[in-house]
Amino acid sequence: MPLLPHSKPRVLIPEKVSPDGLALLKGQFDVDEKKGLSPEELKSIISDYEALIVRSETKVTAELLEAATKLKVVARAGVGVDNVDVGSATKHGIIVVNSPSGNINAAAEHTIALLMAVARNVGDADASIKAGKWERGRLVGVEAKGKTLGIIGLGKVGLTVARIANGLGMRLIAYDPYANPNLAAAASVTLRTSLAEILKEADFLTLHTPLIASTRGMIGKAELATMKPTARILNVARGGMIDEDALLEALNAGTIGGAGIDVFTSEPPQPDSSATRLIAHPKVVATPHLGASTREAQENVSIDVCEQVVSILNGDLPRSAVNAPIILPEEYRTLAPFVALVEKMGSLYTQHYTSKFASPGASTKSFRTTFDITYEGALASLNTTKPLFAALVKGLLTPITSSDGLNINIVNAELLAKERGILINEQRSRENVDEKPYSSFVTLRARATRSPSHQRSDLSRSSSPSAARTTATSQKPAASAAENEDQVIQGFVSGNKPYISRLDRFKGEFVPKGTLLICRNYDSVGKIGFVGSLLGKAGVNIGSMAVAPLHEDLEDAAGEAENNEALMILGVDKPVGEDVVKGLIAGEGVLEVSVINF
Ligand SMILES: NC(=O)C1=CN([C@@H]2O[C@H](COP(=O)(O)OP(=O)(O)OC[C@H]3O[C@@H](n4cnc5c(N)ncnc54)[C@H](O)[C@@H]3O)[C@@H](O)[C@H]2O)C=CC1
Ligand SMILES: O=C(O)C(=O)COP(=O)(O)O
Repeated sequence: MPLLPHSKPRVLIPEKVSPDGLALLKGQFDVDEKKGLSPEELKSIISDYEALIVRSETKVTAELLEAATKLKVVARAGVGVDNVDVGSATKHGIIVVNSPSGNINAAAEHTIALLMAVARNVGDADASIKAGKWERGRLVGVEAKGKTLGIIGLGKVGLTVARIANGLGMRLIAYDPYANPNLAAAASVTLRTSLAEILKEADFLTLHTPLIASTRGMIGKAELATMKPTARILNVARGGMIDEDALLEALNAGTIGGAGIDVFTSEPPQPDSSATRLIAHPKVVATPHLGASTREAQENVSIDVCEQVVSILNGDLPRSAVNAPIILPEEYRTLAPFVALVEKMGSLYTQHYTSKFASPGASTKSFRTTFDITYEGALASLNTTKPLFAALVKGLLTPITSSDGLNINIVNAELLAKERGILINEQRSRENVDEKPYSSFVTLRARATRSPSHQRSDLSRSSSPSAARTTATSQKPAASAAENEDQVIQGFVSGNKPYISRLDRFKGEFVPKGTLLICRNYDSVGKIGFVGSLLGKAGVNIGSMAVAPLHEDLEDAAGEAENNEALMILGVDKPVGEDVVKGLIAGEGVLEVSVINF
């Protein structure tokens, strides 16, 4: 049967992910659950997909991402992203999201389960009784109460383990150079400044750091040698942090008392490896990476990442991007409409200043590369403006680059701006905007420069030719006063809708939506009729119209002729051809026209 073409974005799920979240995807997207794919099979189909949802088994390598030409998001239905090449994803503009807290409780409870199992020889006793033995004398354990639990990594799982262990009456010490001391104190944990102190004091040692360069192999032969011979070690974090050979040796030599292990250097462990010998060891309680495997945790992580996949594929911001700062939910609500505004301001800037047609002799302005963006009012107190920065880069570059080749987002915006020689200074101003019908507004200012040839060389670095760029480069540089003026666009959001309130020297409100025809003309009788009749003849309907006179602050500075200028902003129902635009500027009084598509 021939395959039907896919009109909906496609999501690939090569692992077992709970159906609770997948239900959010089905309907909106084509969801393919394909378990058991080999790395080669995965690579051969990945270019068909916009989203990939994985757990810990799928290795999302640089090679796979290279082949993933349409991929927008890798969603990790869990915490650890050590199976994802995040650096490579960033380079490709692919957002990596995870579920930072959906399975924390499950992992912490599993740690405690292993702690108790190791303390009371549950694994060994279970095997013994199943073999028909009754070994009460050999299987005497120890209590957790009163023992010292050494925690390496006092993050979300580490703190949850600490709170439960506190209830068991354990003494809690931790090593985590980046831990929050207030959270540690509130969980009755004493922070130590070195790993060595923890190793020396711990009756039970538990690891809860990510697997990164500084934690790989952090517990090796030398470290084990400093621990009490009765100490028991727990690892529900990642294989690779404990040297499996060294641990096996220490258990055999009786210099370590026991171990509870959920994670291994290679999963599943290679036959005949140290990991398989550890698993078989009577002093070890082992589980096959079950830390997150509870119904509740799987439901949580599935819903968490699927919601983020929906957001990203619909062009919204994710909640927990790994390769970008996390945005707090309340900030997210504030930011979302401004993200739309700022992107439109960037896009308006580029289109207005590069696709302009001017009457002979009229001064024109070209694209610049140094911008100041000022967030005023409530926006000034945001923790992060990164999404706004990314939206600006996206708005500025999308009209002058091939849209399918460039995926600009919060992950790669800074890098892409730098590559194109664009410098953006973000500023905040707490100026009182109480008297205005909105609480925040944004000003984009392209700094004046006397070096137009330099700007054009930056523009020509964009990756594909486009109509806008051709127009800009074909215009003669106008060494006029215009080059010495800042180019300004201002906007605000009202009722979640973006508005532009100033464009260049002109002040007037309009909605940046659809196709706009922006005419700079002498503010004299008959202009509207002239433009309207020309458009009518070309079969173009005008849906909206706004007039923006010269900004009052600039009236004094303007010459008499300029004082008489205004902008006419027309919302039209179809693209306006170059012949129509040329007809407009050939007529009297229309000095400049730009066609903007949002
Ligand atoms: N076995 C399983 O199924 C599960 C395993 N995990 C793993 O548990 C680990 C911890 O997860 P979370 O608590 O959510 O992470 P987290 O990011 O909240 O906490 C990690 C902590 O480690 C600390 N840290 C980083 N480098 C360190 C170093 N060199 N020395 C000491 N501390 C260091 C950090 O400051 C941070 O406080 C991760 O590896 C994660 O993948 C998480 C969930 C389930
Ligand atoms: O969330 C984590 O870091 C985990 O280790 C859980 O892994 P899993 O999703 O069960 O393959």
